[in-house]
Amino acid sequence: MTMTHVDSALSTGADRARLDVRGVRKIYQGAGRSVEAVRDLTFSLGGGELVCIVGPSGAGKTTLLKCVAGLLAPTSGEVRLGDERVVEPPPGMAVVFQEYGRSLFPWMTVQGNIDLPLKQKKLSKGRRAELVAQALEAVGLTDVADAHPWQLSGGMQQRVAIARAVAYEPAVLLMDEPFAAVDAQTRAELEDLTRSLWQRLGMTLLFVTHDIDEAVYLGQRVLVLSASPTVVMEDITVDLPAERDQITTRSAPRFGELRAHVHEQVQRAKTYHTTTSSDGSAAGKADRG
Ligand SMILES: Nc1ncnc2c1ncn2[C@@H]1O[C@H](COP(=O)(O)OP(=O)(O)OP(=O)(O)O)[C@@H](O)[C@H]1O
Repeated sequence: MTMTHVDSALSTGADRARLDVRGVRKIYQGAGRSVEAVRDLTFSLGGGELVCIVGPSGAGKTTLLKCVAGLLAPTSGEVRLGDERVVEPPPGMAVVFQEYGRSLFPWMTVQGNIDLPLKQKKLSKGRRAELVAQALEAVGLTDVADAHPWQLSGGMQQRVAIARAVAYEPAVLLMDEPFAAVDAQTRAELEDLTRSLWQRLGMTLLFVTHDIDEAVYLGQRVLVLSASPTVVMEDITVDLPAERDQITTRSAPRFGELRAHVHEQVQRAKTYHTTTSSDGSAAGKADRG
């Protein structure tokens, strides 16, 4: 009896964090010309899954993420979070962008920045203070709570952006090339921080990167996008152990195989062309040679 109750409570939580992208197409209309950035994207993330997206430059990764975040309306198709269609930024979602410098308010302290979305969520002062303190501790920035973002290094600023996202307790976290602008050492630290926060908090995580190693290291699955106009070319399961670390995981033979496979697919993606059939669905073929 109790078991059934617990099971159904768990499945409800996971269902609410399920993300479905169905037939998303995005055409940008400009003065006298239109650009079809995304042709036909369909994929799902189960509640609590960590999926990475890679693809050639200009494949429409940022466009896709903006559609998922409800910041951009798809031309056709839809994005669903749980049972709800996403038509504006949903309350259960948080986004971390690449440009940490621009995403934090310079006139607010570190804790002020993390607190801001919590105020909008109308949480009590006590609960907000608790969440801010927990998030700062999780990213190792308790000591700089009263500093301003411009007093911190790039890597620290990106930690603040991550703390702000996790303090919000999102059901879904979207990250768009979040570590592209930091040095290699900081990047490795932030990758591990992301995986440990994901394991601890259990949110659904969609992570866009152009770095194949990063995608394989972080993801449970890697989606490879074709060149624009974009479709999902391959959905690869990363069958590496859940406990990962920079040295052991990256030197495992299986990591090397997966990395080589994704690399090959990304190369193929550059010459993968889609043709639209009469029923509007997309079919793809890769150039030979
Ligand atoms: N606002 C816009 N108006 C018109 N075209 C756009 C706009 N934003 C993006 N595009 C075009 O849509 C395509 C996909 O762009 P997008 O930024 O989504 O790709 P991306 O995969 O994130 O690229 P990168 O890996 O280089 O960051 C590109 O051809 C781009 O020029």
